Amino acid sequence: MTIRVAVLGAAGRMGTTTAQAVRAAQGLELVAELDAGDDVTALAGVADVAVDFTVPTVTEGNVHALLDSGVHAVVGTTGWDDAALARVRTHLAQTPDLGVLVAPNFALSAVLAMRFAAIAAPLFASVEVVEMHHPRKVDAPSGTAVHTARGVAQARAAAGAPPMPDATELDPDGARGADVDGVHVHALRLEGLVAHEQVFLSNPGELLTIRTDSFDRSSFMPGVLLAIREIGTRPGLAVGLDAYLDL
Ligand SMILES: NC(=O)C1=CN([C@@H]2O[C@H](COP(=O)(O)OP(=O)(O)OC[C@H]3O[C@@H](n4cnc5c(N)ncnc54)[C@H](OP(=O)(O)O)[C@@H]3O)[C@@H](O)[C@H]2O)C=CC1
Ligand SMILES: O=C(O)C1=N[C@H](C(=O)O)C[C@H](O)C1
Repeated sequence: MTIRVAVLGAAGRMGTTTAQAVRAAQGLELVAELDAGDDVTALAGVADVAVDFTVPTVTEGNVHALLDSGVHAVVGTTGWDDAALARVRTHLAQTPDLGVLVAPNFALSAVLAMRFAAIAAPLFASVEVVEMHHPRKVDAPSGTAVHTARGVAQARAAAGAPPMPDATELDPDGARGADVDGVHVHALRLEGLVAHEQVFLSNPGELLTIRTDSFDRSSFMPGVLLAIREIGTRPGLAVGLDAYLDL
């Protein structure tokens, strides 16, 4: 059966790439390309799945409108916090057949980097995350870096790992970066880059570096297409593409 797909944020960098990928994919039909100012509820009865690559300020509202319209939501837009996810979970209780996937990164290399970092985190004294992106990105730190740091913090807490050593007392300009659940995250914005992340894990005398690079937005498309194909069989809320990969 053909899956009818709508793209939100269709005029943007990811929306354009996603629309092209959907057009070229077997078993998918691109039925709508919406951007700022368009009415999401017009998708009721028109689309089975909508892919949201918009902006952090509007993505949650889009998801609620999609659920009200009977449309599954594959969300790549960043900016989601626990409270927003909880509101979506509550909404989904009224629409039990629908699925929402919020995935901070659809690239397989990034999904695996996040998983590897969580596995390694309890075994090292220090862990810090550095993300590097193109300078047109509006949010910092990246959604991927936040998700990575949370995964690291959860794994360390579950293993009873001690606090990381850090003697910093004086940092008036925030040189130590953002503190995400106790993990320091640093954001670089550099012309010519797309999306890159390094996780540094160290012990006395050793350093492990886990690195993921998206050189091109095509890197996100296999994950996006997988999510579109799977979401109809996975009702409820999932956070992170790894939930669909059975990792
Ligand atoms: N999960 C993943 O794998 C990835 C996630 N991302 C994330 O995806 C998001 C989009 O990134 P990117 O494509 O680079 O950003 P862009 O700024 O290129 O695209 C965003 C698009 O959304 C449009 N838009 C704004 N408001 C609405 C609205 N209410 N309804 C529909 N469309 C709207 C914008 O229009 P206008 O310009 O007129 O405001 C713009 O065309 C970001 O949050 C980014 O971090 C990016 C890459 C991979
Ligand atoms: O804005 C981007 O470009 C990206 N955004 C996502 C993020 O914030 O993690 C995913 C990827 O890093 C590209």
